Amino acid sequence: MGREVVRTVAETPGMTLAGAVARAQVGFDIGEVLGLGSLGVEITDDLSGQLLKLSQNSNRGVMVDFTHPRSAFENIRSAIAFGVRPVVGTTGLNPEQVERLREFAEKSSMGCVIAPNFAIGMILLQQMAVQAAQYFDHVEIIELHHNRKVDAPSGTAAQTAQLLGRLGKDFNPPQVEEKEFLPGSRGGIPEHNIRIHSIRLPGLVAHQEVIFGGMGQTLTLRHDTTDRVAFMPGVILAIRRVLELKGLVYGLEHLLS
Ligand SMILES: NC(=O)C1=CN([C@@H]2O[C@H](COP(=O)(O)OP(=O)(O)OC[C@H]3O[C@@H](n4cnc5c(N)ncnc54)[C@H](OP(=O)(O)O)[C@@H]3O)[C@@H](O)[C@H]2O)C=CC1
Ligand SMILES: O=C(O)C1=N[C@H](C(=O)O)C[C@H](O)C1
Repeated sequence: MGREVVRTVAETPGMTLAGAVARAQVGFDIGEVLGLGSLGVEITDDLSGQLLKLSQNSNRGVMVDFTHPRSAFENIRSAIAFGVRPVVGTTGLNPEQVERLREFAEKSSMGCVIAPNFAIGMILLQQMAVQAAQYFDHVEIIELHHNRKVDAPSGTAAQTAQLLGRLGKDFNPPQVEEKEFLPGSRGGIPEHNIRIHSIRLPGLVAHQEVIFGGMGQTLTLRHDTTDRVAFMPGVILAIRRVLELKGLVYGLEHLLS
C-alpha cells in the first residue's frame, strides 16, 4: 500500500511527496525503487526525524500510515505531537486505542482520519448491508484476502459487524443447540452475534461477502477489490479533508458528503 500511495501522491497535482519511511532500502530514492525515476526523496527509517522536518517546513503536512497494528498507534501519536495530520489505513487497532487517539487528536485540535477501507465500493456495500439488515435477522460475513495479510478478521469485516450491530437488533437467534466439532469452523464472533469467516489465499486481493438469510431466500452483497488502485481516490480525499478537521474521524463514509 505504501508503494501505491507514493505513486499516487507523486502524480497528484497540488500534492508534494515530502518523505518515505520504511525499514528496507533506506537511503535509496523512493522514485527509483518504484521505477518512476528520481523523485528526490530518500527512504528513511527515522519517522520522528521526518515528522520534525515536515513540521518545520509546512503547516499542511500529512502522514499516511499503512504499516502494522504494532506500530500504527505510536506513529499516529507522534505525528499529532509534531503537528502532522495522520491519514491511516492500517487495520487491527482496537477500539480502546482508537478512543485514546480520538482524545489526543481533539485535545491537540488536529485532524486525523482512520479508515479500515478506502474503497468507495466497500462503503456502499456497508451502507446496503445496513439497509438490508433492517429486514433480515440472520447474517454472516465472509472476508477473503491475500495470504500475506497479518490481521484477522479484516478491519473492514469488523467495522461491518459493528455498523450492523448499531441497529440494536438481536441477530442470528439460535435455531438449534450447535456443536462445533472442529473448533473455529463456525468462524469468530467479534460482537453482536455476527460471525466472521476469514479466508487467506494467494491470488486474492481483498473481498467481502455479507450474506443475509430469511424464509426461503438469501441475499448476498459482495465487493471485490481486484487492484489496490481502488483505495487511492479514498486516500487522496482523506489527505485533502484531514487538513480541515479538528479531531479524529473513523471511516471514509464520514468524508463523502
Ligand atoms: N484501509 C484500507 O483501505 C486498507 C488497509 N490496509 C491495511 O494496511 C496495512 C498494511 O497493508 P500492506 O501494505 O498490505 O502490508 P505490507 O506488509 O505490504 O506493508 C506494511 C509495511 O509496513 C512496514 N512495517 C511493518 N511493521 C512495522 C513497524 N513495526 N514499524 C515500521 N514499519 C513497519 C513493513 O515493513 P517491512 O517490509 O520491513 O516489514 C511494510 O513496509 C494493513 O494493516 C492492512 O490491513 C491495506 C489495504 C487497504
Ligand atoms: O490487508 C489488506 O489487504 C486489506 N486490509 C483492510 C482490512 O483489513 O479491512 C482493507 C482491505 O480489505 C484490504
